[in-house]
Amino acid sequence: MSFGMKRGFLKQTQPVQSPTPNRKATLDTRIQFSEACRLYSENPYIVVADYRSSSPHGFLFLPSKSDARLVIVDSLDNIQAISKLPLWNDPWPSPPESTAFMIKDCGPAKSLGMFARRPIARGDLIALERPVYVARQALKIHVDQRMVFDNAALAGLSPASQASITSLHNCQPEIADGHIRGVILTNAFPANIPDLAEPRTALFPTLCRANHDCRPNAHYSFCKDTFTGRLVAVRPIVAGEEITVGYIDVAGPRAKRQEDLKRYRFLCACKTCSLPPGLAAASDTKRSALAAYFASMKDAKIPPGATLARIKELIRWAEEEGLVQAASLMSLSGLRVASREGKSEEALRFMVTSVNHTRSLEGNDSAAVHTFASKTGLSVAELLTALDRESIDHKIFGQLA
Ligand SMILES: C[S@@+](CC[C@H](N)C(=O)[O-])C[C@H]1O[C@@H](n2cnc3c(N)ncnc32)[C@H](O)[C@@H]1O
Repeated sequence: MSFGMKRGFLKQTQPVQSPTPNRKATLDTRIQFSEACRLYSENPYIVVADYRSSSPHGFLFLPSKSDARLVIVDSLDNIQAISKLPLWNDPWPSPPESTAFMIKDCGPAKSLGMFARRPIARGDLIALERPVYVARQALKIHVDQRMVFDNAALAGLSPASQASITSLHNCQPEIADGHIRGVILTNAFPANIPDLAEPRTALFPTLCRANHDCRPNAHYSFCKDTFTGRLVAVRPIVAGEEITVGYIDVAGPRAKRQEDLKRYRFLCACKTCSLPPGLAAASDTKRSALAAYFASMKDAKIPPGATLARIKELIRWAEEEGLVQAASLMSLSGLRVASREGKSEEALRFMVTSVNHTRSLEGNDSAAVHTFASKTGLSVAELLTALDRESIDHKIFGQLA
């Protein structure tokens, strides 16, 4: 069997019937059942783990080679949709071997972390990596069954891929017999695929080493076209600086952030969380105002009563707090309100701010930046220079309107 299997890697095989198809099966019986249900995937690198909510057990489709690199845990119909993505025709991306970062120990509190080896510019891609494990977040399955199922699915991976997962940090070591569940709870990043409604999570051997900061200097996103996680610098990072991401919604006051971080079992002591009382209160005021604005946006619509003056203030606050994603959303709000009010000069200003934020989040090499460049008739390098100047050049940016 070769990797030449282009589309629909899943064989149209009938699931093997359980010798004991009993919903009340014991844990041991369930393991035996999983073992009995091993089928084969035609893609030599992918373990497909189909969990049907209507069945008490999952089915594993194991690849024909011993170097399986990715487990997809999902329902059969979703797996079939994923299997139709054209990306499987391309060679498997190499693990990130970057001159930009290194993984090193950063003390007993944080354990390992990712650090810049050299200065990294805003919008630069720091790392791109294909996950080892992708799963639908909500499977209608009891937590014990889920653990058994995840363990059985991961056992189908190559030893190297298994080791890349089991060596990840586990912040919940009390889950003794379910190490993998602790690893997933500690490390899972979102891996949303726009065509499939439900959220998904992914484990990455390298990206999962990035620690949290409430003013993160990098942005993680999942690219469904390449089925890879991307880490992009949202502002310039100096050599030796730790590269961090936001695990939670960081546009909120400290107490809320600390509450949301509890599931990762650490008390955040980043610079923002360690501000002296006066500055901490000012930071909380700005972040609470941003959170309130987002909470009152329904279906990405402008909250009632939003004014350009307030939007500009919130963009300034988001930028002061280093919250690029929040600033980006606010710029889009500004663009909509200015357009609605027929204020074309203001709209253009918001658009340039928004393009600049998009470039910081998605990367200088992203599809969005290429699209902006082609619309303006500039090369990507020329567009980035124009954006760096932050001057509103009508000849350039007017084309985007
Ligand atoms: C995704 S892992 C990050 C990499 C991890 N430090 C390692 O050694 O592999 C998440 C875990 O790292 C630790 N961590 C992440 N950010 C932290 C921070 N700002 N302060 C303390 N611990 C942190 C927590 O134990 C958390 O559960």
